[in-house]
Order: sequence, then C-alpha cells, then structure tokens
Amino acid sequence: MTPQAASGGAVPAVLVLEDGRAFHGRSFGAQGETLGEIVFNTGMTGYQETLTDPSYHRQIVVMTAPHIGNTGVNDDDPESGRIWVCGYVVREPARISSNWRAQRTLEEELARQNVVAIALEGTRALTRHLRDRGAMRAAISTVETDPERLRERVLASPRMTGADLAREVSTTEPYTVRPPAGVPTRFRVAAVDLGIKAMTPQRLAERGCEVTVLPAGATAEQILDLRPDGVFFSNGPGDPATADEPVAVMRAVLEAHTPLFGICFGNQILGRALELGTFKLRFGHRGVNQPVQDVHTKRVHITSHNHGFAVDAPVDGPFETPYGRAEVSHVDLNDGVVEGLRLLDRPAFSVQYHPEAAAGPHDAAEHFDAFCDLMAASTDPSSSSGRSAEPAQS
Ligand SMILES: NC(=O)CC[C@H](N)C(=O)O
Repeated sequence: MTPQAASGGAVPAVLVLEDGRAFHGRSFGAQGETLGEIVFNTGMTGYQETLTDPSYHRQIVVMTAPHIGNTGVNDDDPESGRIWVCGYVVREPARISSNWRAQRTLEEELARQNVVAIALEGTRALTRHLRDRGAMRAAISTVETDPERLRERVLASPRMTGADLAREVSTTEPYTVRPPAGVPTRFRVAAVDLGIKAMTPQRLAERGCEVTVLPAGATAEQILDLRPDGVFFSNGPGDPATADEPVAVMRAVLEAHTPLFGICFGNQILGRALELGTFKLRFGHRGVNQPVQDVHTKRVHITSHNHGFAVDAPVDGPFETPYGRAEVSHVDLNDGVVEGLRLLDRPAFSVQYHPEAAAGPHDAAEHFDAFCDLMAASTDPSSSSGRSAEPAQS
C-alpha cells in the first residue's frame, strides 16, 4: 500500500463505507488505498489546521464546505509536523491557490505527504448518511475499485472504539516552548503530549508560561520532579476508555494539588480520573461553530471542536468525586453534550473544545487566562483561592 503522487488527469477513486454505501469520484492528492474511521468536519476555514491536528490520526475526514484548497498550503499554519488525517474527502478541490502566504497547492501537499484523497460530488449525501448512521469505518482506493472487495478490507480493519493511539502521535523527546521576546516568564508548565496542537503551548507561552512538552508515556514522578506550577493534558486521538496510563498520571497530579488544565482528550481523561464514564457520540463534533454555554454565566461561546467521544456526567449541579466536589462547567447547546469539567475543591478544570482556536474563533481564549490565574493563586501563599477552579470570568 504505497501511495504515489497523482500524475494529473482524472484517475478514478472509490470511497466505500462499512455499511456498503459506495461513492465514486476522482483521485486527489496521492493515489493508493487507505482505511480509517470516516467523520465529517463542518469548518468553512482552517483545512490546514484540520489536516495536521494529531487528533485526526486514523480518520478519513470529509469536508462539508464545498470548495477546499483556495488558499493553498504554507509552512506557518500546521498544528504539527505532518498531516495526520489518513484520508481526505472534498467536493471540489480549488483549481488554483490564491493567497500571498501560499507556498504549495493543497493537492501537491497531499501528494507530497502520501495522503490518499478523493473528490466527489456527493459530500452532502455522504454527510447526511454519516449524521444518520454515525461515524464508521471506510476506505478510499484508486487500486481496488470494486466496492464489494474493498468493503471486505474495511470490515477487517480496526474500529476507533477501543483504539489507544496517543503514543503513536506524541513527541518522543521532551521540548520546551518559551515566552516570546518581551514577555516575562511567570509560570512553568508541564504539558503531557497526547497529540498536542502547536498552538496550545504557544497560547500559554504568550501568557508568560515556559512550557515543557513531555511524551505521552511520561510518568507522574517525571512530571512532578519538574516542580511545575501547573500541568496541562492535551487533546489527542483514540478512545478515552483506553487511556488508563494518562488517567493514573492525572490522578497523581490531582493528589499533589498541582493546578491542572485539560483540553479535549484531556477533558475526557479528567472525567475518567473523577470516575465518570465516557461514550462514543454518533457522529461527533468537528468544526468551528459549535455553541457552548457556561452553566453559571449562561454566556455562549462559539467554539472549535474535534471530538468523537464525550464524558458522561450529571449536568444538574455539583457531584462528589474522589477529589472533592466537581461540576459540569459547559454544555453544547446543539445536543447537551458535556463540554467542560471543574473541580470545586482542587485547582483543576478542563474543556472538551479548543480554546487554542486553530482553526476557529477565539471566544474561549479566557481558559488559558483562567489556568494562569489558578497557577498564580497556588504559587502565592497569601492567597486562599488557589484551591478550586473558580468559574472563568466571562
Ligand atoms: N481532539 C481530541 O482530543 C479528541 C479526543 C478523542 N480522541 C475524541 O475523539 O473524542
């Protein structure tokens, strides 16, 4: 299965879903064959950030926006060192790139990174199908164009439920992101990389955090030996039900009363550390316009999402956990899904969405400030407010 760069012209490609539905289109990017979980993303912008978000590892992403690639690809916007989606489905690839920052076309980039993609007319029908039937396994191929034979390979491929993928995308060596010139260092943060997006340490560094990014397998001792002012747990691919190791590490951080902040996978891991369950959503949230409400202020943020699983928690008020009381802090207004957790007796909180906003609106940037406030309160011995994650002021 070695994809080769498309040589131009319309090479036929086929997309087959595990339930047998097939779509015919033309090859775009690399030729070859790919298998993964097919999901749709409703973002009108930010295809480069989507492609390079490690949380999309082993997923085939369908873009609902009909015209993708208009601004080409540059070396500044990627959220990691490579494209992680394992397949890409668009209605119509842009024929030219038009942007002063563009360095390559999207098609060139997909080919260069061996990403198999397909352009097909029925992305709306495909999305409606996934909305009704749910995310499922699929394949795109230019090699095996007989849908029935390709489907057999889909049915033999692994499911996302039960997949433990963070180590496959995490850094192998620690590295440090420092505040930019002119911004004094206020806090030292240890960030556990379960699939971290580049913009996250960046957003912390802008606020005066020196961020040491650690591999997914970092132990609690390794993390706490750094004597960090706060510990961050990143987004990442896979099923949170398999994340026993990060859950154990997070419990040690909670025991140590070290300020803690989690995003997306990090929110699900906090849920599990609090002994809550997680479950798979039918089709998930992927896009940049999800309305999320703060349960206290009732204020709504329009936010960026990429999750296929969610935490199962009571939304009607505080509940007891092994670390004292906790509460659901945010819910999604489209479907009521839990979008944030906050501990009331420890300095810890998390959100299921993406305040780093890459791509997406910046409404939720205040969560980075709230994490800094928690670290400030817990490093200042005269303050008593460092003991819980107070609601962010919004
Ligand atoms: N972006 C993320 O961290 C996603 C978390 C998890 N893999 C999910 O799909 O729900």
